Amino acid sequence: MAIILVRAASPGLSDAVRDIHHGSLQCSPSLLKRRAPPRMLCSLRYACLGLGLDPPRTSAVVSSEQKVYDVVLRQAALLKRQLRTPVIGVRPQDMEMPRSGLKEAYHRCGEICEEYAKTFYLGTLLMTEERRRAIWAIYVWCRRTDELVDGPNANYITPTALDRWEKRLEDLFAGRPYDMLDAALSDTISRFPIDIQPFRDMIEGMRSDLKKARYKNFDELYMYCYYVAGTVGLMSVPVMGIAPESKATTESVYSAALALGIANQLTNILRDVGEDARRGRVYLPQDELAQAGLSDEDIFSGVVTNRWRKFMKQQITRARMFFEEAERGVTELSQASRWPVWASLLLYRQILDEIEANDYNNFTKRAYVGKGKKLLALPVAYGKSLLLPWSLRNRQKKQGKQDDDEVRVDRK
Ligand SMILES: CC(C)=CCC/C(C)=C/CC/C(C)=C/CC/C(C)=C/[C@@H]1[C@@H](COP(=O)(O)OP(=O)(O)O)[C@]1(C)CC/C=C(\C)CC/C=C(\C)CCC=C(C)C
Ligand SMILES: [Mn+2]
Repeated sequence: MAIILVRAASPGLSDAVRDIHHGSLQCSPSLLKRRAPPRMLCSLRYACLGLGLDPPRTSAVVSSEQKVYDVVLRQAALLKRQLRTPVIGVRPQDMEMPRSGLKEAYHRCGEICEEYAKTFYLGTLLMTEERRRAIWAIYVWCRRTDELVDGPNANYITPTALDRWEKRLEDLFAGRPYDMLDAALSDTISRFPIDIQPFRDMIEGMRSDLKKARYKNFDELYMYCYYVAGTVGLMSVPVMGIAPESKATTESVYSAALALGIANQLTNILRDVGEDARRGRVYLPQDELAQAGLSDEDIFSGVVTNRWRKFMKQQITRARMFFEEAERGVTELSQASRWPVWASLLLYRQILDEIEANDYNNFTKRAYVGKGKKLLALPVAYGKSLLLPWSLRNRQKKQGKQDDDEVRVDRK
């Protein structure tokens, strides 16, 4: 069944699936999941949803997913290399900021983080001090970047202003921070093997926000989600650290981090449909809207119909698939980093439940996770953070199980 759906939804994909299974398309979805390289997973799931949507084009043009996966591979290679060799770059002592100033700078980053994202801030308190401060510094840079296009001065932001922001980014990576908040990030990148690429890509996402208000298909939307949110995952992994006992590949952890960013952004988009529409923006794939018999006008008029409910159910299912993909990766992070990540995953995912609870009225009702549920997520996240890395839990039984699957496949 899954294979038929894969074939129908993406011819390019089914070729790849065939390669994976040595020329045979007769294999179970669970086997596919385990054999497919991480870059295939979202597409496979996407395809297996059986939404009857236009396929992401994988053969003629390089898909967004493939482009982003190339970034993942580069980041993972960098992390592996830099963990083995000392980081060559700016050392704290070479920076223009005095050490006492740095302490204050990090403190301010913590305050901003607490002000904008309280629950997440609470989650970071369990991390080691160095990691927590680094995550705050990254958070603040991301928040400021977003504020450029979404904040009170957004109307005055031009591509040139974003070019200047990028120049500032390059300067802080070279140890020449412009202000105290940049100095905190400058210090962070001197302590952790963080690459500039995801930061540049986030600015690129903001650039695209200035000029683009529609997305033809999921491929285009995926790229946007990578730029503005997947990048956060890639920036964070070198700070969060991978558990020393983890047997997962660095690439798979990065892929999970990317998936979490994408899942969060898709959720953001689904929550904010009405709000975005009032700003003339529709972040939903146009081809999927059309296939559902919907248009921009339906979104602007904001009436919840059965068509809309059906469409939203599909979109929510897809966002949940990305959350699911992220889950395994969280268990591979270093123990103290897992709690805040679990907390943010559980909280964000609950927004999808709230959209359902609002009977899919995301035009005029904001899906909101109440204080009680937010507080409850913290101990649940803590409990999950104590679990062994997934790669260890399944290690011993893996070989035997794989053999079982082979037998099942052969019998089909
Ligand atoms: C292996 C594994 C799973 C590792 C974890 C990797 C990890 C920490 C991933 C984090 C993913 C994450 C929190 C992504 C942020 C997604 C997001 C909400 C992006 C928003 C973009 C713009 O959207 P929009 O303008 O439509 O939305 P608003 O209306 O403005 O809300 C952002 C606002 C971009 C800016 C992002 C931030 C300010 C968040 C940055 C967060 C961190 C650096 C901390 C990440 C760490 C944890 C523990 C979650
Ligand atoms: Mn924003």
